[in-house]
Amino acid sequence: MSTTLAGIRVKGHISAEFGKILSPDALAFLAELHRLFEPRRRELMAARLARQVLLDQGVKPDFLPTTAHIRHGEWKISTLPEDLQDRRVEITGPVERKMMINALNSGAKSFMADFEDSNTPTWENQIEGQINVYDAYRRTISYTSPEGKEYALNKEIATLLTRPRGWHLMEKHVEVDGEIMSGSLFDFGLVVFHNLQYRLSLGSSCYFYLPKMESHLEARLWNDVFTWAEAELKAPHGCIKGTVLIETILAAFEMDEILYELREHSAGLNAGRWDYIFSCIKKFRSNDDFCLADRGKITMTVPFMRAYSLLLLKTCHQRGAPAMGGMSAYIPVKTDPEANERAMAQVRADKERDAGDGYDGGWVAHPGLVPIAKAAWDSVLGLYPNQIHKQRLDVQVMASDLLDFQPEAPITEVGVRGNISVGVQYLASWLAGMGCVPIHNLMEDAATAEISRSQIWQWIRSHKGVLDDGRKVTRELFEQLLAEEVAKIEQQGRYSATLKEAARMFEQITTSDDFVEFLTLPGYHRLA
Ligand SMILES: CC(=O)SCCNC(=O)CCNC(=O)[C@H](O)C(C)(C)COP(=O)(O)OP(=O)(O)OC[C@H]1O[C@@H](n2cnc3c(N)ncnc32)[C@H](O)[C@@H]1OP(=O)(O)O
Ligand SMILES: O=CC(=O)O
Ligand SMILES: [Mg+2]
Repeated sequence: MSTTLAGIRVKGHISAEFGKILSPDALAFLAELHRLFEPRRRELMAARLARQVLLDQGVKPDFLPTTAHIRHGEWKISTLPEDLQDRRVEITGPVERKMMINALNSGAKSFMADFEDSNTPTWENQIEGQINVYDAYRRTISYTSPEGKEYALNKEIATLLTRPRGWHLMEKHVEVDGEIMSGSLFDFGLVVFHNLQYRLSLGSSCYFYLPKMESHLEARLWNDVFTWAEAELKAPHGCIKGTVLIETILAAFEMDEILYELREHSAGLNAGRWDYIFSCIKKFRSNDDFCLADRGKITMTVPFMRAYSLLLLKTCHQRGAPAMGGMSAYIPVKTDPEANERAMAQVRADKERDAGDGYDGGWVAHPGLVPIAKAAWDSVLGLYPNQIHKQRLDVQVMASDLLDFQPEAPITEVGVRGNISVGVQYLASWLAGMGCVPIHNLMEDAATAEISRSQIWQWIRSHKGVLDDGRKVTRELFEQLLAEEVAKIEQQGRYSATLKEAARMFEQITTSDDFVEFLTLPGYHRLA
């Protein structure tokens, strides 16, 4: 069943259960959000394209002269609510029912339920995710697995945050006045409409992660959306909080400004490393001098990543805001104890570096990693819930440090093959409705897969895209390795239903002269 109501048309099916989320009042709220904010969202998306034209012409990003007064001014974000003071371990995962229960029970202080990087935005995933969030907030969420295992919440659970889709994504199943609705406004709108008053009655609120922004004007739009929603739902101004992912190179130049725009609604910043690397490749793809080595070589300690990470930390603490670390892609390896030990050592080193630098907490991909991250922060926090008091005035980061893109080598055949294998397998999984998967013992999601496919696109086109054995990365070489890698995946019998479609899509976006802005955009057209 679908429905049309006062200008809003829902094209996705509405079962009795879905109908509770897509109630007439909720739809009216969504329609209002769309009418008020969609024109600005579109302007901001057009501004992204205009900025890309300048980048393509070689205009380098820099800190904005027009907002120097914000960077040099004395101000802080509003006081954080009690349940966001201590976020030493934050687990993340898709809005799938069993995983949400496991994450809430994991021993992490907070849990980000993800409608974005780790989630395929099928209609079912989005609405079932909303049902799961609704039930999790009310502690009524439970689940019985096909094997009969029962899942329910512990007494002590993590504080729930949700991540709506980024500003570039749409919800094609909902139209308002004949226009497709923004995925961000749809996800956010349903969460606050159903849960804000309820959370306030318990002394808490609705908390969000805000992804993939490219400027403080995009943060201003979120701030205005929060302010409007609070007024409309008769909630106190400032009760909704958002943590912004700094995961684009352009946002790295506007961290202060982003915190400032959201200062009454801010819960800090997070170093979203995977999309950040992707964004660097995407934004400088046409720059002759830009080239990055194999994906595995782009770690948090290479110059441009280190500069970004320290600038985020310094900026947050100066403004009284939490600085949240991002995610290591290493996950437990069940089948190989030695590989498992190596993976755990990687996660430990990652968390110890962030905790030692002064970060207030960090993300983990899996419940098995919670004790490792917890130990790293327990050892630096003492009796404090966070380290916001720790000022990093010693950190001096210039524009040139953020743009110091090293290392450029090596680029290897193994690296090209790895990118192809990951990209194709991830797309096959995504098209089958699973937005996060282990591949070659690493967590792969939309952000990590974006790096894989954009690296090959760029290596083919850059004069620096040369393998360590002297061969140029060319379209022909890519086609040959693609065929070989797809044959390997086929032999393993994985993703049989979607593999061909994924391989076709991977080939198209890699060989297309126009750079595809996000692989989830053509992907979304292909989703049923
Ligand atoms: C770039 C970014 O945006 S990072 C943020 C987005 N990415 C994420 O959030 C990563 C989330 N992580 C995951 O989805 C998973 O950990 C994966 C896909 C990487 C690995 O999943 P699996 O192979 O199923 O892991 P595994 O088999 O070891 O899981 C063991 C148990 O832990 C659970 N589990 C694993 N990861 C999570 C998680 N993140 N949250 C909750 N539960 C989890 C599994 O559901 C399973 O539960 P069960 O024993 O009750 O059946
Ligand atoms: O969302 C997080 C990232 O690393 O990307
Ligand atoms: Mg991301």
